[in-house]
Amino acid sequence: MREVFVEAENGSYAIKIERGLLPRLGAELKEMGISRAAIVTDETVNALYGAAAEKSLREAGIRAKIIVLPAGEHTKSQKYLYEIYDELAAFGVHRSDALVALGGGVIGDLAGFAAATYMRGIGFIQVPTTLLAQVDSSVGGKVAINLPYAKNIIGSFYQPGLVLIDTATLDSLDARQFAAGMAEVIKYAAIFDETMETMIRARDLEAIVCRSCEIKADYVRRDPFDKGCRMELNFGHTLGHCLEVQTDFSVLHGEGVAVGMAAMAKIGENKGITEPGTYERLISLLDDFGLAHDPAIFDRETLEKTVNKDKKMEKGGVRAIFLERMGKAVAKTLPAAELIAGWEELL
Ligand SMILES: NC(=O)c1ccc[n+]([C@@H]2O[C@H](COP(=O)([O-])OP(=O)(O)OC[C@H]3O[C@@H](n4cnc5c(N)ncnc54)[C@H](O)[C@@H]3O)[C@@H](O)[C@H]2O)c1
Ligand SMILES: O=C(O)C(=O)C[C@@H](O)[C@H](O)[C@H](O)COP(=O)(O)O
Ligand SMILES: [Zn+2]
Repeated sequence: MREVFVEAENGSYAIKIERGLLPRLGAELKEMGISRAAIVTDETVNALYGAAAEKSLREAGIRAKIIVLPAGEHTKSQKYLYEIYDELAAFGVHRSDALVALGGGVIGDLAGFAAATYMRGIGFIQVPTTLLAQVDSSVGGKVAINLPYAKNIIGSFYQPGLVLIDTATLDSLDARQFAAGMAEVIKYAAIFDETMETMIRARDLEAIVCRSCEIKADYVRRDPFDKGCRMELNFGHTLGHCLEVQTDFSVLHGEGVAVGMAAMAKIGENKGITEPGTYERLISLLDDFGLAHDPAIFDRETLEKTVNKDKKMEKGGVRAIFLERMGKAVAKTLPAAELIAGWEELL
């Protein structure tokens, strides 16, 4: 088993990574002193792994209940948040009990926000089953729901007590979801560690998941509340979130991030911030996974609205994440209009 530790001022915990780890979930929770747990999952993941997760808890003597929600980004909403609260109340959950998020980033973000707010905080365990969730969303404690016009706009920072990653769950992931997860992996190569390119090209999944968790853990340790360097993890997201909203979430999060990263790399080169050649290197990686990156896809009006609602907005403009070169991010504050003008130059 590989283990990565997250040591942050708002919570420290282990990320345990191993193929075939899911059946150990119950034993891990028992060791943590948990005797009652509600599993939140979606319909697709429930059909694949719900029974195994529930069995593992019951075999460890933990009272378990499974809450099954529809799959997809629209579930990260007020409606399903309140459905979780009602189910937790009916199951008699208390602060010493736990909520287990079994699924992708949608379930992790939603269930995490429910765990952060129910009784002002109950136990929270992440069991991510998509590549995106294993390399990014299950780590770091950003939990949230969306409004139809803004991503992650209602949320909190709430670290899990444990992240349990069974890489065998990736076997059932379809090619589109796999590619969307790879977008966040390519992000780590772009902002922090260009040497990841080798493991990405080789599709060495265990290495990819482990290195991604190490990088994310390091950012979270240095800046748990997203006030400084952690914003680099948002590379490509200002524009990516625009595309998700613009398409009513039919473009996946990772797909949006891919287009956003490519656009920011090109805008950066045009502005003299980014070393020439970086854009070509980045899109060659995106192309390897069939990730689209045509900047013409953005709708100007939605772009203006979403850039102005970005959580990185501050005095003087939006804190925009550029690349200095492959493997190194740099943040620059610029007026929203300047960022949009930079995008227009790409058309
Ligand atoms: N909190 C964070 O730090 C953070 C980081 C990145 C992304 N996110 C959020 O994560 C969300 C995207 O997460 P996602 O890409 O995992 O999407 P998702 O949770 O919607 O999962 C994608 C699809 O894959 C299915 N699925 C899940 N596991 C599967 C498996 N093992 N086999 C087959 N199908 C499976 C799901 O049912 C779903 O239909 C977005 O809302 C994004 O904003 C959060
Ligand atoms: O953990 C972070 O910090 C990130 O920014 C990771 C992103 O990949 C992720 O999509 C996150 O949910 C974005 O958060 P937001 O603050 O831009 O809503
Ligand atoms: Zn993201």
